Amino acid sequence: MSLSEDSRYLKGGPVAQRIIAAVREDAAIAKAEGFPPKLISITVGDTAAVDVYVRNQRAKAQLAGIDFEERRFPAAITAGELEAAIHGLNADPRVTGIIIQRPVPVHIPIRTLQAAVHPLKDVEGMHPASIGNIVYNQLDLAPCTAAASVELLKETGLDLKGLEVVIVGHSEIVGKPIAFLLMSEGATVTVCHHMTRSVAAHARRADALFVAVGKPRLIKADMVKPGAAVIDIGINSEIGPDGSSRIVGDVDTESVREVASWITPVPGGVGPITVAILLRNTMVALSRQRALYEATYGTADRLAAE
Ligand SMILES: Nc1nc(=O)c2c([nH]1)NC[C@@H]1CN(c3ccc(C(=O)N[C@@H](CCC(=O)O)C(=O)O)cc3)C=[N+]21
Repeated sequence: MSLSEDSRYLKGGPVAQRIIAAVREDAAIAKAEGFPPKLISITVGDTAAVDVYVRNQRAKAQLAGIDFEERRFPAAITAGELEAAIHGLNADPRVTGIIIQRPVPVHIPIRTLQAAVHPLKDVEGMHPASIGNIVYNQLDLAPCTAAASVELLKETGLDLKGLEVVIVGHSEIVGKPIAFLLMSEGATVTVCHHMTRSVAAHARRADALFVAVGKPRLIKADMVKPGAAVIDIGINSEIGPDGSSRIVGDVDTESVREVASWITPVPGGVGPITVAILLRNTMVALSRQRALYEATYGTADRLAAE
């Protein structure tokens, strides 16, 4: 059996397709009702690190029937100018969602930008108010990569209640939100990070192991409990033996697949679902905006105004 056909491989493609098909239906209805969804991507400075992500966003948005527009800003822009641009997008009724691609240049405080996005347009779920909702178990608009990782775990059919989960990496955009999402689902969650004394000792206890640190092959077979599900969120660019560059995750897939019951490939695992969730979040944002709009003006008034 070839590696890619191995049933242990938890692939993201089918899950992403399912989500995108549902988004496509939603988007068509919204459009027919006069609310076409539109997603704006903001990149600042050197975009090499996000090019793949943005390219996939554009392609999948088109597939789903969501308008997609890229705004590229030069690295020399000030935080104030960017905030002003974001406020303009907040005020534009044609714009449904805004995603600020990371990283941004060091002189731009990313948190200030995220807080500038109106919570109703925050399709990444990174505004403090959005993150707060996760703590309150309101999970329908969560940070995309975190939500995608949890979707993949659910594909295993494992019962999340009481599941021993270990997350390696505590970033605000991935590790921390995964911890909150899984706590809401009833899992017992341990979060490891760069000050953890023995990542291996924790990892070996996990029924489900999430890894998001950006270190190729950090997780080896002897750090994984036999039968565990391993969700690899790392995206690292590596020069292969033949000199060509390729993407690898944070897990030593070849050895870990011998002990794990499920393992997510990179590429082809979490990545495609991340894009699908971003589009789904755009539809969630749109429905919240519509609810507010209709509560304020009423449907009839809107139609009359057109
Ligand atoms: N604000 C922000 N949020 C992010 O979530 C974020 C970000 N900034 N900056 C960059 C990283 C990276 N990232 C990826 C998501 C999907 C793929 C993806 O679709 N990957 C395909 C690759 C397919 C191909 O190579 O074409 C796969 O894994 O199969 C890649 C990378 C999100 N990130």
